[in-house]
Amino acid sequence: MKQIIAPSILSADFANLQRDTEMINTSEADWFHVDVMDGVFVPNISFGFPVLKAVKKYAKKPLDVHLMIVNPEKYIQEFAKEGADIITVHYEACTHLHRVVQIIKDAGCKASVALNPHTSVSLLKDILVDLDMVLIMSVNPGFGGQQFIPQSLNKIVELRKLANETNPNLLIEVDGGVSISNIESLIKAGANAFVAGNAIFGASSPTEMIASMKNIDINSTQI
Ligand SMILES: O=C(CO)[C@H](O)[C@H](O)COP(=O)(O)O
Repeated sequence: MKQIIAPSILSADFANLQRDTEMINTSEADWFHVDVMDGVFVPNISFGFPVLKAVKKYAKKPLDVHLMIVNPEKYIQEFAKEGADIITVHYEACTHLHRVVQIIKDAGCKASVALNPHTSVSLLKDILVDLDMVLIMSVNPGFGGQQFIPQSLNKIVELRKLANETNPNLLIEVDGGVSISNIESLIKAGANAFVAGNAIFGASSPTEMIASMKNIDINSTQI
């Protein structure tokens, strides 16, 4: 299976959101990545239900909704109702993570958990079997355009090993500082889904950048 590419609409032009949504529709991208920030869990506020609803109206691909918010369980049903297909909550924001994961599944969405750069993947061992995806934050969450934290690579390797034991179909998504220069090493480490904001929306041709990321074949490159 080729890697999943999820352009982050946080880096889109909000004054031309319909245009950027159509760009993603016609590109080789697989999902829309939608970053919801509350100004409490992260030091930034992005957008909420009205923007999600607007994107859903035109999006022809699944919406991968990343909740960087406290008390995510309060809003999961509403996000599902407004069109989320995959919902990611943060390990660091959930006291009763197992319960929150069940709420996501009961709402009809794929369930995913994100780990901040300082959070060990080993903490997910007992819940991995219940998850569709784990999102490895490779920057501190809150802003697009930051530099990839190199230690994230070891976390991907460790998580893939752990997943092979209990949930071999687990998707491992990487978010933050992903670009055409590091995606190959991330695939080799075991990740198979990639969020990219700046690398795509800052490219001279976003569709060509998406195609380049999508079509990297690690078997045809020298190790
Ligand atoms: O979750 C995020 C920020 O918290 C963004 O999705 C992420 O940073 C993507 O942006 P970029 O590819 O420009 O780093």
